[in-house]
Amino acid sequence: MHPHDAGSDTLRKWDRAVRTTKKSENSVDAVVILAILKYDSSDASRDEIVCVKQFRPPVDGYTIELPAGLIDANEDPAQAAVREFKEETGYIGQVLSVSPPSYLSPGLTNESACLVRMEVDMTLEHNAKNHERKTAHDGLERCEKDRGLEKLLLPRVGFLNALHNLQEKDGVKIFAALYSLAVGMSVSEDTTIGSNPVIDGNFPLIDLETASHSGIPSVSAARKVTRALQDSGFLMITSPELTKDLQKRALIAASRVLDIQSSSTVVSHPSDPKIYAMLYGVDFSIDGAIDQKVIQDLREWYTALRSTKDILLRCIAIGLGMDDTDFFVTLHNEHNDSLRLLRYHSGDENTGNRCKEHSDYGTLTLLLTDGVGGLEAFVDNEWRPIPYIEGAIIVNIGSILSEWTRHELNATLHRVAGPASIGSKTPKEDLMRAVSVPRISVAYFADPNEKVSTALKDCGGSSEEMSVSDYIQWRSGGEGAERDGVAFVSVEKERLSKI
Ligand SMILES: O=C(O)CCC(=O)C(=O)O
Ligand SMILES: [Fe+2]
Repeated sequence: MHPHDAGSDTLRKWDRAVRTTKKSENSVDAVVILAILKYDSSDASRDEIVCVKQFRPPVDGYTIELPAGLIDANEDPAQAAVREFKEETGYIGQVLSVSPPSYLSPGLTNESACLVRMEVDMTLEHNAKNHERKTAHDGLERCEKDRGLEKLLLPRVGFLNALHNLQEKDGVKIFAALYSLAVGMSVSEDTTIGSNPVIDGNFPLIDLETASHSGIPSVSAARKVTRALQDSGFLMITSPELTKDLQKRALIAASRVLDIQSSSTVVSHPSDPKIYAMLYGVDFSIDGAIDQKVIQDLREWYTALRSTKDILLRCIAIGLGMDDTDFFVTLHNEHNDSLRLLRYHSGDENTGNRCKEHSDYGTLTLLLTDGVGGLEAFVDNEWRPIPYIEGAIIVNIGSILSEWTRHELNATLHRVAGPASIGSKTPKEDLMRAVSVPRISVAYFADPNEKVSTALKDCGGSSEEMSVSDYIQWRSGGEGAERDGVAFVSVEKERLSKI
C-alpha cells in the first residue's frame, strides 16, 4: 500500500495483512465474545469469565484469549457469536450487546471485530450439564479437540490476578484485548462489586478470597489494603467466610439483643441518639433472656471476623514491607476483641450526628451495617460518605495501630451524620431517607495484648510509651474500655481544628 501520511503529500510504504474473506474495506470480519457465566443472579462474586487457550503459530506458543470467530456470509454478529460460542465452549449464551467494529491490531492489519457481550445462565439444564470440571477455577476442559482449543473459566473477581497466575505458571501469552479488559475490571473492582455499586476511589473494595483457606493474603491484596489505610484509612472487603447469609444473621441477632428491655448489657449513649451493647470476647455474656440461636449467630460472626482480622494484620505487615508477616498477629494473641451492637434511633430533618465524630481506639475495626446511610469519613478535610456495598464489610484502623506506624496508617475520624450535621458531603436526600428509619450496625474492635506498648520501634513507632490498657483508659475518659471517650490524639486535634 502507498497511502499518504495524514496531512502530508509524502507517500509511504506500508505492509498489512488482510483477510481474504473480507467482503469490503469496511465490513466486519469477526466477533470477539465476552461471556459471563452466572451461577446466581443475586451474587456477582460467583461469576466466571469464559476464555480459551490455544496454540497460535504466529506467536509460536499458547495464548489465552476470549472466544472468537469469523462471521459467516449469512450471519449478523450476534448470530455468529451464539454459534461460535457454542462450538468453542458448549454453552448456550444470551447476547446482551454488540459493539461497533473495533480494530484488533491496526498497525498490522485492517481486521476488525465486534465485541459481543453474552450472559450464560448456569441454572439452565443444558449449561449445567456442559459444565463438568474438576475444580472451581483451574479446571481445563478440552473442547473442539481437533483445534486444540481449551476452555478456561476464570473468576470475575480477581480476574487480573488469575491472568497473571496463568502467565507465570503456564507461560501462556495473553491476548491484548483480554488483558485490557482485565485491567479495566481490576480498576473498578477496587471500588465496587454487587448489583448497586457506588464508586468512590477513596474507599476501595478488596477481595480477600485467596487468603480465606491459608490465612495468607496475596501480595497484591496486602498492598491494596495497606495503601487504602495510608490514604483514606477506610476500605471495604469481601471474603468467602463473611457470607451474606452470616451478615444477615449477625444483624438480626444484634437487633434481638438490643430489643431486650431492662438489660444491663444494653446501654443508652449519653449524648448520641443510640443504644448499644458491648460483648467482650467470643464467650461474651448477655444479661437477660435471649434465644441460643442469637448467641450462636453472634459467636459465628465473631469467629469469622477473628480470622479475617488475622488476614488483615498480615496484609498490613506485608504491605509495610516487614519481614515477620505475623508481627501484628502475635501482638493480638490474648484475643481482647469485642463486638459493639448499635441501634440508632430514627429522627427528622433536625437530627445532627447520630454518632459523633471520633476515631477508634484499638488496632482494627471491622464494621457491618444494615445499609442505612450516613456513615462518613473525614478525608482531605471533608466529611465524605462511605458507600454501602451489599456483601462487603468496612475496615478502618484505630489509633493504636496508627501510633505504632507513626501515623503512616491513618486512624481516620468518622461519624454517622444526620440531615443537620455540619459540613456533610452526603446528598441531603440520602441523609433524610437514612434518618427516617432506625439504623443497626455491628462493630468488631480488635485490641492488642494489654501489656503491649503504644510505641513499637519495629514498625517505626513513636517514642511515647504507654501500655495498651492505659492508653484505652485515657482515650475513653478514664472510665474503662467502653469506647465512649472524647479524648483525641494530637494529630486528630489538628484535623478537628480544620472542621
Ligand atoms: O455505626 C456505625 O456505622 C459506626 C460506628 C462506629 O464508628 C463505632 O462504634 O466506633
Ligand atoms: Fe468508630
